[in-house]
Amino acid sequence: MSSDEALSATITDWLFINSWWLLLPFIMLLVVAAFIVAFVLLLYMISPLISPKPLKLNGAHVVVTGGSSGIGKSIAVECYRQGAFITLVARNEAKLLQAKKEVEKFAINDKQVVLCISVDVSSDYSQVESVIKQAQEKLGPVDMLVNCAGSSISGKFEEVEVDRFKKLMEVNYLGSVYPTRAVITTMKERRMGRIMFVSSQAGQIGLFGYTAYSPSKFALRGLAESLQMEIKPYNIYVTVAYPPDTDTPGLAEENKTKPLETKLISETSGVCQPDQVAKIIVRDAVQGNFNSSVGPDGYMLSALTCGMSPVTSITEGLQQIVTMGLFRTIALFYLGSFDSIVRRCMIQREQLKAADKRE
Ligand SMILES: NC(=O)C1=CN([C@@H]2O[C@H](COP(=O)(O)OP(=O)(O)OC[C@H]3O[C@@H](n4cnc5c(N)ncnc54)[C@H](OP(=O)(O)O)[C@@H]3O)[C@@H](O)[C@H]2O)C=CC1
Ligand SMILES: CCCCCCCCCCCCCCCC(=O)[C@@H](N)CO
Repeated sequence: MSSDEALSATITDWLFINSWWLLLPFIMLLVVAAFIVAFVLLLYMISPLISPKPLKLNGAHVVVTGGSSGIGKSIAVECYRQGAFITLVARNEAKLLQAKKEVEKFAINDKQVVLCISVDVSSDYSQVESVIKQAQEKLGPVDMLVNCAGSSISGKFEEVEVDRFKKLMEVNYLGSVYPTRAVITTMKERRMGRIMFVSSQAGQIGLFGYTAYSPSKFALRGLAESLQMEIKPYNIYVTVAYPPDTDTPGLAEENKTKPLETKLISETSGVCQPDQVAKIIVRDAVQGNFNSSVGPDGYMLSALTCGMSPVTSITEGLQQIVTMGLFRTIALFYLGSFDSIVRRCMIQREQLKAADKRE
C-alpha cells in the first residue's frame, strides 16, 4: 500500500466513511465559510477608510478662534478666499478689527461678511455659548469651527511659574472644549460640520522646554479622538493639525524666553510661513482628514504617532502600515541627536558657571 492510500485509509477509518470524496461537500462548505469570514473582515477593515464628502466652503460659515493673528488669521484668509463667511474670535478688539480689514481684501463676492467677536474662549463657558449663538443668528449655523486660539511658553520645568501650567491648559485645552461644546448640538442636528483643533508637533512629541505647553496640546488629541468616534455617524469630521514652528507674533513672543536646547531641537523641522500652514490645514479640514501635518518631518511624525487614531483614506492606512518601522528607526537617530544637544548644552552651562566663579 502506498503512503497516499494509507493516509486515505486512516481518514476514512477515522470518520467511519468508506471513501474520502464523500468529504467534498464539507470541504466546499468550509471554503465558502472561509471566504465569507474573509469578506466580513475586509469590510470591517475598509469601513473606517471610506473618505467623507468634502465640505463646500463657498457660502459656509467658518468660526476661527484666535483669528486675529498668526495661523488663525491665515486660516480665516484661506477660507474667505474660497467664499466662506467668517467669524473671528479673540480678546483684543483693535487686533480683531485690523484682522477683519486684512481678511476682507480677499473677498470673491460682495455678499461675504467678516464678523468680529471679542471674548476669552477659556474663562467662562456660558459667555462663549452666548457669543457663538449671536454669531449663528447673524451668519447662520456654523459649518466649520477652527479652534486656533492658544498660547505657548517655553522654559525649564522648574523655571516655569506654577500658574502657567494651569493657564496653558485653560487656553489651549479648555479654550478648544468650550467653542466646540457650543457648536456641536446644532452640527449634530444638521448632520454636517467640521471641527478643527490646532495642536502642534509638540503635541506629538514631548520636548525639552515644553513641559507646560506640550501636555496642553497632547490633550487636544485625546479630545479629538473621543469626539470623532461620537460624531462620525452624524457626518461631522474632526481634524487635528500639528504645525511645526511657524513665523507668527506668537512664535516671536515665545522665542524671548526659549532655552537654547529648545531652539536647537526645534530647528530640526524649520520654520514655516503661516499662509503655507493654513493652506494645508484648510485643505485637510475640507476633506475631513483626521490628521493634518506640514512638511516631511510632520509627515513622519504623524505616521509614527498614529496609534489608534481614525484613518480617513485607504492610502493613509497603507502608508502607516508600511512606513512605521522605518520611521521608528529614523526617530531613534533624532532622539539620539536631541539627547546629545541637551547634554552638550548642560556641559557648556556648567563650564560657563565654573569660569564665572573663578573670576
Ligand atoms: N506659531 C507656531 O510656531 C505654532 C503655533 N501653534 C499653535 O497655533 C495656534 C496659533 O498660534 P500663533 O498663530 O503662533 O499665535 P498668535 O499668538 O500669533 O495668535 C494667537 C491668537 O489667539 C488669540 N487668543 C489667545 N488667547 C485667547 C483667549 N484666551 N481667548 C480668545 N482668543 C485668544 C489671540 O488674540 P488675543 O490675544 O487678542 O486674544 C490671537 O488671535 C496656537 O494654538 C499655537 O499653540 C502650533 C504650532 C506652531
Ligand atoms: C521620524 C521622526 C521624525 C522626528 C522629527 C522631529 C522634529 C521635532 C521638531 C519639533 C518642533 C516643535 C515645534 C513646536 C512648535 C510650537 O508649537 C511652538 N512654536 C508654538 O509657539
